[in-house]
Amino acid sequence: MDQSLPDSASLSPAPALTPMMAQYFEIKAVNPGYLLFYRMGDFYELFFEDAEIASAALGIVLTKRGKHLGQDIGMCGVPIHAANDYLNKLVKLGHRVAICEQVEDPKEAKKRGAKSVVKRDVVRLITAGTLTEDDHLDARASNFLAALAMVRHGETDFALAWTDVSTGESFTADLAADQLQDELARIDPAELILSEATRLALVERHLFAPAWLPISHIAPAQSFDSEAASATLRDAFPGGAFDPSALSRAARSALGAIVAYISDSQKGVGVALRAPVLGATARSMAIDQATRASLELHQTQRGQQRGSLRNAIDLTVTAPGSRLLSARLAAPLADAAAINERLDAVSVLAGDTMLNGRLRSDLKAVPDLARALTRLALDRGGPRDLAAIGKAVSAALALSGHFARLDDVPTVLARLSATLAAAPAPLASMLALALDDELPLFSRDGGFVRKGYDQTLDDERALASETRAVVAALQARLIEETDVRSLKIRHNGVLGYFVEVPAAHGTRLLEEPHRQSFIHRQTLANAMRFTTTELADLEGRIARAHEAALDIELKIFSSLRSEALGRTEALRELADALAELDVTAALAHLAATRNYARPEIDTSLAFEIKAGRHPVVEDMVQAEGHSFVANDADLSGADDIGGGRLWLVTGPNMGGKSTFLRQNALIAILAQMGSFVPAASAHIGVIDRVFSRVGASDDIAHGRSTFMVEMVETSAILNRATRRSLVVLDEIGRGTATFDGLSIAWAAVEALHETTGCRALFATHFHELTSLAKTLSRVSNVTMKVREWEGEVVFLHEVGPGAADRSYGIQVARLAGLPEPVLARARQVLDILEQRSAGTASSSQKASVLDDLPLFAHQPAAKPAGPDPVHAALDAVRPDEMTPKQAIEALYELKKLRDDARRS
Ligand SMILES: Nc1ncnc2c1ncn2[C@@H]1O[C@H](COP(=O)(O)OP(=O)(O)OP(=O)(O)O)[C@@H](O)[C@H]1O
Repeated sequence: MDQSLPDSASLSPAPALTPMMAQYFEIKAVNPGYLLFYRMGDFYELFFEDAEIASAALGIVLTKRGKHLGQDIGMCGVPIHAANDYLNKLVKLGHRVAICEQVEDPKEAKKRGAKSVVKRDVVRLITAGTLTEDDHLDARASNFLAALAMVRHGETDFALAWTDVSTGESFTADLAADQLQDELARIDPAELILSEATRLALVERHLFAPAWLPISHIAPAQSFDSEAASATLRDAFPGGAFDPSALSRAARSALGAIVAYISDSQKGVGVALRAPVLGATARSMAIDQATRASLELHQTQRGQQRGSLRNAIDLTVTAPGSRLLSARLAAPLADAAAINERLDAVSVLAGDTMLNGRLRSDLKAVPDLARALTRLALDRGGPRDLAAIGKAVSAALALSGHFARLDDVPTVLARLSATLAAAPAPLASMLALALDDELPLFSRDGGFVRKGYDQTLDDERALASETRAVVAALQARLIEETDVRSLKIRHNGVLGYFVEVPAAHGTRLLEEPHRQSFIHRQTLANAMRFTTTELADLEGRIARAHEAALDIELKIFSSLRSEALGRTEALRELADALAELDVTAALAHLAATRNYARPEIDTSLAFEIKAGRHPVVEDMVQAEGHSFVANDADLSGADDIGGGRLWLVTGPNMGGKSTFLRQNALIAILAQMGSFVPAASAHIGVIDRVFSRVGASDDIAHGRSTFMVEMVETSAILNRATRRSLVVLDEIGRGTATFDGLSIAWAAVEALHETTGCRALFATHFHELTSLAKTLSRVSNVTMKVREWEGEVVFLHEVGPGAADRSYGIQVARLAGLPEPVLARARQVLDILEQRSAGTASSSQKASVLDDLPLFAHQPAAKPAGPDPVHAALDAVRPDEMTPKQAIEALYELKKLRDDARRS
């Protein structure tokens, strides 16, 4: 406990600052924007506004501790042992926390005078982007910290750098202004740092996305200085791991800012980053933010994991594997050769289910090597992290043995197997020898070195346990001497070792001859506690033996840690290989168990899917006991005919248009991330960008109507799609007056066909558009088939050639439960409108529509569904059990209910 703390009396009243408050303010001033966790004994205390914020956020009591400038000082605290949970909660809520520890022994402070304050300092800043502990992180998700830099006169305007501090992975990308939002949506950082100047410039150019606001942190301009960054980066990546001059000025500035931010937050411990992957986005298939959302790649539009593509295809068995799968899904490849390399590996494992089963079952036991290694590098790791490294290495060696049975090993698997086989076996043996089976979380707790590993340690431990035997002997002797049979020698944190006797015998020890040797310490309700000189002596010996043993253990820990860190690069490569093997094996398992086919990927403009299925809807439809109807799509084109084909998809509401559109975009993404696809076959010429607008929604929060959102997104597509792109558009133009909407949709189809020449699917309820197939050579009409049966519509979910002549909106409205009078009236209006547009309505019919329309509002409302109260009451009547009086009353009650029902 911090002895030097002033008590509340010395804090109040406060004409001048107490030394402690002065220290608090000093530390608080250099850490603006952080909640200060101020260490006091076994608690972290928060004061003033910090206390108010934390108590509200954590639901803990806000108390007072003295006064400052006449005002109460608000205070709340969290106990050290539970601090992690509270920190986690605060960081998740977007708060930033500075951990301020006592950095000297309180005894030292006392030497400077009774009133002096223990030295304290901030040892770590905890923010959403700099977390490393397992309890703060989602094991199956990356946690990125990103920095955005802008150079005004550079070759590129903007650059992003991002890193997962928990694994050390880092990346940079030079970007044009219009790529920023999409790229940040892809990376999905937990925290984004930028300078105030950059923020203002972005806001001015309407480039600052509202979603960035809660994750943004404004860093001082000098941390983005690209000149200073060179030196910072050379320090952060020593040994020529990478050359900062390979980066553009903006990228250097962004990465420099990240390194500066991390090293500030870790307070000089180091940054432990891997050499960055440069230009990380250039080689991948571009998927913009709206497409990502509309295709529900990582989460559904409602923000849930269930129902997303990732959720449907993630069969990985390790957390790093799951993170890699997610990264691949976020950035599929755009290079046919690289995609085929991945597919070759998946194909071999999918074809050898026995081998794949073994790999997957062995992989299950592989720990999160990358995160364990980073914690050790940041001096935050414990014995379990060391054990994780040993376990991962041994598992890798065992896994590499499985490949021996393959005759023809594809490139990716050969590379993985070589990396696994090169895992540092001696390190694993050393760790296995040194570390016990049951391990504490922290090295400071001791007891993690295996017996037999170090002779001196064993000797000290023997001494410690021997003293335990001595304690037992002493207890026996004291019982003899005092004749108190129930005398016990016990231990607790406050008194240390003490003698305890039942209260009834206590007085005996306070009297001669015992009072000479027994020193009274405590009286409890049922017991009395004493110490003896001999016991105090023994206590010292035990403590020293423990201390000596712990000392040796800590030395062993530190040397094992150095051994492991000495192999950082090899271990990181190993971690990558294990994650990649998990992803490959998971995709192979997916292919084998869900009837997926290997796509044929080349550089043509092909897009031919046979019997394609929607990976998520298929699962849902099957779960409901139905079967999913597979559909073909052929958008294949060629340069000499002007590009790819465009299918105009018409059909009834609920007919399956959106599903069909989405499934084709998803098949393209799956194929290019290196996965097999839900289809009988697929031939795809590499796609550079996928655009999907299916089911636009309001963006009222940002002041944009449905129609405005739709137009902004459509214009992005028309401006950015290339001949290599795949465009999937649903019901463009539906959010405005019919003729405006139709004209816009018409012009968009023409532009996609004539100017862009991309492969496209275009679903519409404007049946007039289908006439475009006559004039535009690469446009074809397809429709979702339906069958009408006894006035009901049956959806077949089958795509066939041709155009729908109607939308069956009214039938769908009936399915949705629209009241029958409204449906009847709608049918009547539809008839007249259809006759009118066909020119067959008589003038009297037209007039009658107009005359009748106001009546629409007076149509009687349908009776609310639900039990009739009169019937319900009648059902409740039990005539055999009623007295005559009760029967009369029931009769009146029934009549009353009938009258009430008539009135309503
Ligand atoms: N190929 C299919 N096989 C089986 N069921 C399907 C298929 N396609 C769609 N469905 C079912 O039909 C439902 C409606 O599909 P979808 O939303 O794609 O229709 P839609 O034509 O786009 O409708 P709307 O025009 O009203 O938006 C799906 O939720 C699914 O249950």
